[in-house]
Amino acid sequence: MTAPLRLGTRGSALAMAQSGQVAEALTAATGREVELVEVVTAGDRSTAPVHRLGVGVFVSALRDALTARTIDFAVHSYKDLPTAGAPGLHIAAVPPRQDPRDALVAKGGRTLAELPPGAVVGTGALRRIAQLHALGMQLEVTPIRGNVDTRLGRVLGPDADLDAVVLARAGLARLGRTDVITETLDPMLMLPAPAQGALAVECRIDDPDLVELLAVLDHAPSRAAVTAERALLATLEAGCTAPVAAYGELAEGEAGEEIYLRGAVISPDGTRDLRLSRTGTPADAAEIGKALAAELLELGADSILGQEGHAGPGTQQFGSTE
Ligand SMILES: NCc1[nH]cc(CCC(=O)O)c1CC(=O)O
Repeated sequence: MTAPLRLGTRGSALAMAQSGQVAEALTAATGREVELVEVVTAGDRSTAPVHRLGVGVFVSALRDALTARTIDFAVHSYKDLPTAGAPGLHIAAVPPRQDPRDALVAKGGRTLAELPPGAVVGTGALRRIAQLHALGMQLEVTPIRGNVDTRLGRVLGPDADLDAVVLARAGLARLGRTDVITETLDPMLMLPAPAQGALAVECRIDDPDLVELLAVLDHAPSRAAVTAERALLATLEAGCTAPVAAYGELAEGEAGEEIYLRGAVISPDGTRDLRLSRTGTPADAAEIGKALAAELLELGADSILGQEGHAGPGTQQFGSTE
């Protein structure tokens, strides 16, 4: 009898849900049993702003466990992965991506357009803060952190103190909580984070049998989209806490399958808002992302990214929770 594969996971409801879903898919496809092994990360232990903890706080303990061979593979929210790869480790699969858009959960069933001037909206991500300010609606954006239930409680709970929160639709979908969404935000208004809604299934390179086994979970279109978005992020030399958004969509074009990549760099106060797009073939996904980043840099994206910590009036200084 073969021993069950050990899948390392954070203990949050979201991490457990997505790890459980990957475990089930793997067992269904291969017949191999999977056992969940909980790993506590620095990001779970601390309530400090994520930018103080550093990039990859939710990831490094899982990667350490992989390297130490106490687990066989790990499932990460792809958008939380630093753009630099980890030595000896390999992303063996990108499963079919969830809807990457952001979602609004507002009191009284309101949509974004229905929020009055001065409405208090909670989100910790600079990318979301910047795009909310860019709408020019006089929204008051306030930092929040914590798991999905904590964030929802700030709007829906008995002690609700916010008019709305913005969070990833994918997270709510994985927890079966899309019922609370009052608007799924159009990417024209709120371009998602690079790789939002996608998972990364990671294992050791020196485990070739597992690399091959996990490949059944890979979804080529999702991988292409994420590759383009992450190449843009890496070329901007921005991390997962920067005010950078990217969204690659695959569609059937005149010359076959095409990827349409949109990218944005927005100052935290919303006054500078660079948005561009580019089209190409999925095989060139990384090049499309790099080229789009180069165009954004030519327009001054680096000066926006450089002033990230010096947010303008109406914007508190804190890190993102992308
Ligand atoms: N660290 C935040 C984070 N990382 C992954 C998700 C869930 C969505 C996804 O998989 O992209 C979330 C929550 C959120 O942004 O609201």
